[in-house]
Amino acid sequence: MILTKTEESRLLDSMAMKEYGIPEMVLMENAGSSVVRLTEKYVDWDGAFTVILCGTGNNGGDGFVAARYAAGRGARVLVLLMGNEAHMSESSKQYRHVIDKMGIPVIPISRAEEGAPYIHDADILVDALIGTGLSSEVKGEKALLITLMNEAQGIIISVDVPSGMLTDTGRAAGVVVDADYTVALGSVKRGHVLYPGSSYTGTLLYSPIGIPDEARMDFPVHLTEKEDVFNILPVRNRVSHKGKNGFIGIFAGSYGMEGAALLSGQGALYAGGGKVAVVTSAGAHSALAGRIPELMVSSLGKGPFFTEADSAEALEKAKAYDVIALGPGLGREKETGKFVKRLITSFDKTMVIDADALFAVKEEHIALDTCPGRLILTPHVGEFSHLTGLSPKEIENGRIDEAIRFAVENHVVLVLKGAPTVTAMPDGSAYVNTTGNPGMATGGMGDTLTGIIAALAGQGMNASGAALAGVYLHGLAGDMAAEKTPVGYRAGDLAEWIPLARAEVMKMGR
Ligand SMILES: NC(=O)C1=CN([C@@H]2O[C@H](COP(=O)(O)OP(=O)(O)OC[C@H]3O[C@@H](n4cnc5c(N)ncnc54)[C@H](O)[C@@H]3O)[C@@H](O)[C@H]2O)[C@@H](O)CC1
Ligand SMILES: [K+]
Repeated sequence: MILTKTEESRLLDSMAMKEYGIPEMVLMENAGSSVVRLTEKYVDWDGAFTVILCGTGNNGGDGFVAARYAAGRGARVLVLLMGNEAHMSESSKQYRHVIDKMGIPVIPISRAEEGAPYIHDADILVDALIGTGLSSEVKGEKALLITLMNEAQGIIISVDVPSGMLTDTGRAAGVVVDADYTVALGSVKRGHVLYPGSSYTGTLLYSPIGIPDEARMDFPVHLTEKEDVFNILPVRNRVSHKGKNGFIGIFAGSYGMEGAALLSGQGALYAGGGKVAVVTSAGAHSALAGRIPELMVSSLGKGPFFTEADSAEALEKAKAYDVIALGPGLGREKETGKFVKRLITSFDKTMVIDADALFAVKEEHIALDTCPGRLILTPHVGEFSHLTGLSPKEIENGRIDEAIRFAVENHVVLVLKGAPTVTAMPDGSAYVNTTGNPGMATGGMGDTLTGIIAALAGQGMNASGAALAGVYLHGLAGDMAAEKTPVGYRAGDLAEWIPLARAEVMKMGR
């Protein structure tokens, strides 16, 4: 499913009208009706005292249509209209006329206080004040109206976007409606899934409002859905053997940081890697060997961490691997950085670069775009900040665009971890992931993800597919783990849920 910026959602609407010839009133009819239809599963409209707050833009027009459908479901409907009615579009005016004819009361208000008693008593509040037409910070009476809604007890359903939310970033333009449900119209907007917009949005529902899917073909940013992952996950046939599912080499761990290597190894095993080998430094070997029977563990060199001198042997070993993962627990010694540089600039298959290897990418000035392999980088915000020189705040303000920019400039797949994780491709497209939960904000989760992505690449998925599917499965496994224990499950616990997450996705094929 596409994820749009404000200008893209406007483009989509105008394409629907101009190129496909769908009249604005038809879109508005579909929009307003779907607000009621899609929430029916969660909200009992029958008999509910429903206050619909309309602005004078087309968002308000959707509200007039919703009023009619809510009344049709047995709701006792009242519309509060704020703003200069002369500014309403012809479509909005027409639909206002319809509800007038139906006898649904419409009370024009200029001050929030006039609406207060109704808002206070409402069972359901439909927020149709401001949609994608938000122009500046919300102040004055409209801000007060929003505050009244947020303080009231009724269920809040926002039409298209919670009024006051910036659709591109999910941030509040001053005051914002704190919705229980939001029905996204025509497309899901970036702000619906970015933080803090996802919390203003509440439960996100989506209506295509009759705009044909063909019109959505060329938009670059997507929300990862189960179906996307199902479509690309390899199906294992009956005659499969371990040699067909990838030989994964994980270069990880150093003395004192052995756990990271084990967690990556576990991630790769549970994600179905055919053979998984952990290659670590001599100093870490004894702590790793034999810990997980399915994991082959070997070491390079003699020291506590990898040095440049170990790189020739590493590359020799790597010839046997279909995919390598590099980084977890390596440490940040200068010498280790040189080792990392040798590997990244020489290995010519798929490579997942994480953690301390990302640090080395910057410190050793590795020119990613000239490397022979297909590179997948998996930084969290701190690591991405170090890589790019952008501040964490700058990254959070433009997580999707910054991820895309980096992927395109460096010809890599970039997995920018966080809430939400963004997987950006070298062709300028990106997938935003919404599986996962705050219980995953613990040490070792990233190491597991690295192993998962490497294992999926080993099973024949291309770099982009392995990354976006790995991120989705990792989050889904976390969600499954969190069902019993919302906080306190470990990366190793999550790993055990990966096969079940994969099975959950594959159920789509039944
Ligand atoms: N053809 C279309 O463009 C369609 C649009 N639709 C709806 O129309 C919406 C977009 O409509 P519009 O572009 O008319 O704009 P909106 O209705 O989203 O917003 C404009 C209204 O909000 C007020 N407003 C904007 N910024 C404000 C601020 N900072 N403080 C206080 N008031 C503010 C304006 O005065 C105006 O009344 C979408 O979100 C969607 O709900 C749907 O009806 C489907 C079709
Ligand atoms: K709204």
